[in-house]
Amino acid sequence: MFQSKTRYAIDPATVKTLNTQQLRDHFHVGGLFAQNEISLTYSHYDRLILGSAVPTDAPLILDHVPETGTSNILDRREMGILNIGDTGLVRVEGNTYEVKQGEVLYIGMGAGAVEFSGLGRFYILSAPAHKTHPTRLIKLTDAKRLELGAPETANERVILQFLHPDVAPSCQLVMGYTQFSPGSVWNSMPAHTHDRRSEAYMYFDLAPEHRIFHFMGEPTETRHMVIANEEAVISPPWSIHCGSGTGSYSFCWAMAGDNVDFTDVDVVAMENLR
Ligand SMILES: O=C[C@H](O)[C@@H](O)CC(=O)C(=O)O
Ligand SMILES: [Zn+2]
Repeated sequence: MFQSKTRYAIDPATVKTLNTQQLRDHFHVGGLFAQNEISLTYSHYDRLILGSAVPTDAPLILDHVPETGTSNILDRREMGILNIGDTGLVRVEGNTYEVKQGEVLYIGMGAGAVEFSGLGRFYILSAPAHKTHPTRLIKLTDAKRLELGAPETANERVILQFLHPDVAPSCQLVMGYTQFSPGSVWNSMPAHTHDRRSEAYMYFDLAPEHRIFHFMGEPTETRHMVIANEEAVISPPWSIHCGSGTGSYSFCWAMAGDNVDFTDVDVVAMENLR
């Protein structure tokens, strides 16, 4: 089964006026990782697509997506796929890649249909592209590690960068995931914005009874959404994006926009948050 939906971009002045459900309708992405289904959300923020593919008995094929207006989704786009399940297979351009848990497959523009099979639970990201970078499986040992935070501030974590200029070049997509030390629950605090790039977070490895309090909004107009395991949030470029869990978790982050400089962030001073 295939399903896709569109999320439009709205401005910060409108976001201030939304109630909880309206905020979720715009920025929370649930229903991911349904069995035997490819589910995509096409966001108008930097035209970032996020979604999932969970094959069961038969392979799932990702090919034409009405929202892109091209015959194949990758005609003018690139893709990053993170497997959060057991070992799965991705077949593209006649090659089959064995993608283990925690590995990322980059697929370059123009690669054509993508076939998912095996035991993978695939998280899919895609952004518009202007040239073809080689399709490549990026293993955990290839990722760049960035250790941040401290136990005293409950934010000791390692940021693993997979689609990053120093690891695997891409046109727009910058992507990886963050894992925490035991007892640390705060991501991306102190908070930041990057008005030049949009971002999406997908929270995983969270026990079913636990929740993430994800914070968004302009720094002086913050809002929160309560997020369960394997759910995602779209972060507009002008918004902070940080969160705290009632239990341990990991999250995949991905950005698209004007540059691929991970360090190009505007940190928000704590005293300016409201
Ligand atoms: O712009 C960078 C993104 O928000 C994330 O990479 C932040 C993150 O993974 C973290 O602080 O844990
Ligand atoms: Zn960010």
